[in-house]
Amino acid sequence: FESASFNLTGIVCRMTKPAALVLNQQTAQVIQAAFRHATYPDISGEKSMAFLGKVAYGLTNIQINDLSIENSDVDFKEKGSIDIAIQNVTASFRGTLSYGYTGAWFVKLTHSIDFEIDSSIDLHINTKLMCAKGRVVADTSDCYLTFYKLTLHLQGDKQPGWLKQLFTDFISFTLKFVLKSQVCKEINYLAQMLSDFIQDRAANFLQDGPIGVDISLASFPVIKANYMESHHKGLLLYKNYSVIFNDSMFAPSLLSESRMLYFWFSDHVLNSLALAAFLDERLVLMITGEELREMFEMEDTEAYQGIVQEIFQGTSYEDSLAKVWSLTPPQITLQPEGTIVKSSVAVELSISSQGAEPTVVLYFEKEVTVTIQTSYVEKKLVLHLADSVIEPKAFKCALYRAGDDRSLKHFLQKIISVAGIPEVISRIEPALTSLMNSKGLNLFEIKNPEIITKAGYLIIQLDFDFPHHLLVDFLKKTL
Ligand SMILES: CCc1cc(Oc2ccnc(N(Cc3cccc(OC(F)(F)C(F)F)c3)C[C@@H](O)C(F)(F)F)n2)ccc1Cl
Repeated sequence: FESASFNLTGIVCRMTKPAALVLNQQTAQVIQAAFRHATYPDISGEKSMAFLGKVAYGLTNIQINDLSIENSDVDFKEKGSIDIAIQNVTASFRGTLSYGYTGAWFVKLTHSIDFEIDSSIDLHINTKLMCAKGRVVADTSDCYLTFYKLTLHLQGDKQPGWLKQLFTDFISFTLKFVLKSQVCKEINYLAQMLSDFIQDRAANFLQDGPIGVDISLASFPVIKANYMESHHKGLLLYKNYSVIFNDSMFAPSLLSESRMLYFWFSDHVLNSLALAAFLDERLVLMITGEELREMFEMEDTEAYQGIVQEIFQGTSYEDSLAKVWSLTPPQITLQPEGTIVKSSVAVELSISSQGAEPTVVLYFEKEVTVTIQTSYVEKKLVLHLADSVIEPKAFKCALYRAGDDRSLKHFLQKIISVAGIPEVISRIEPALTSLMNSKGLNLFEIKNPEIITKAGYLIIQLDFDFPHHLLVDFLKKTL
């Protein structure tokens, strides 16, 4: 990884202990899936017994029959592991036990009977978060089972006593080994699928068409006593553009530990997304004549009706159309007051009378700087305009009036701040909300999300209820 001084972290995700406890409610489901999905290979062997000569035996067609899990605990260890303890897994297995004497006279007497094995097990999985190819990898190799009970029940009751003995002191040893290796292998497989699933969902979450965010890891995941966190590059993925920044100012102290989930974003990330939106020609807005009428007829613009009539040269609104677009990529800076977006914007008003070619009657450019406060209420993104500054730039007008007409300038200033900017914001809000909902955000039970802006970065902190669909999706996909 890059040396500590040159860290490339654009996004940090922190999951605290309370979040792990909520996710832990699903551990039982995942462990049950592991036991059920594991395959139990046949066990065979032979043992020379006193007086009986060699006895061969085999446990075949071992299936899990019944399974229950009492509870599980999760704990973050400073040494860097997530210790999951699952108490009192009671599992019963069924299968066929066949055994025979291969005595001196080579007569193979073989019997096979159905058996059932009752077990009660404690499971410990000390998961480490590793990093491989820039992705979080869950290493669950430190996985062990403690058997509190392992009893064999044989079909019928006319079985030789020595068989029980053989099972107790030998077969059970092999069985424990097989169960441990199969269950832990299955858990490792599920852990890997779960972390792949999360990364893929996360990458998809931060992707829209050709625009994406590289969430590969910028450094190893960190596990402390009360949280675990991942550091992601957050670099822009857009065609062959690469936006590099190297002065990320993340520090663990920037995030607290009271909420379940934290996402820290450097303003570089927002800036590069704004650049991509500009390059992808998304920062263009058409305003129809009808919408213009509403904007022009707002109470504050009453006084300018004369000018409005002149601009529209008496044609009706329907035949007019305004086009608003960014001339340069918006510059986004994050401050405690909010998200400050500075962009030079062009506005072109055209009129087409009686189906003739539209003619541009008005064109002007403005340097617009807005301060936006963002919130997420009732599964909708809300952008609140806290402040706006409008600096005139170019100006062209087809009217006979000279361009320096004071009242026209004043009118434009007014119409932009009273109606223009709110109109643009009222289009961006639903667009972003529907983008996030298309990624399934509205399916998450998010509680009291807070979006906090500070100098140079943004923090989203929230609590959540477990998104059941996520686990069901995951298990359906995986098993
Ligand atoms: C969408 C959230 C997000 C995930 C990122 O990528 C990863 C990759 C691997 N693990 C994580 N973790 C964070 C996280 C938190 C909550 C949900 C989540 O998954 C998902 F909701 F996105 C997906 F399931 F849909 C991922 C976990 C990592 O922080 C930890 F905790 F393991 F260290 N994030 C990077 C940025 C962003 Cl904004």
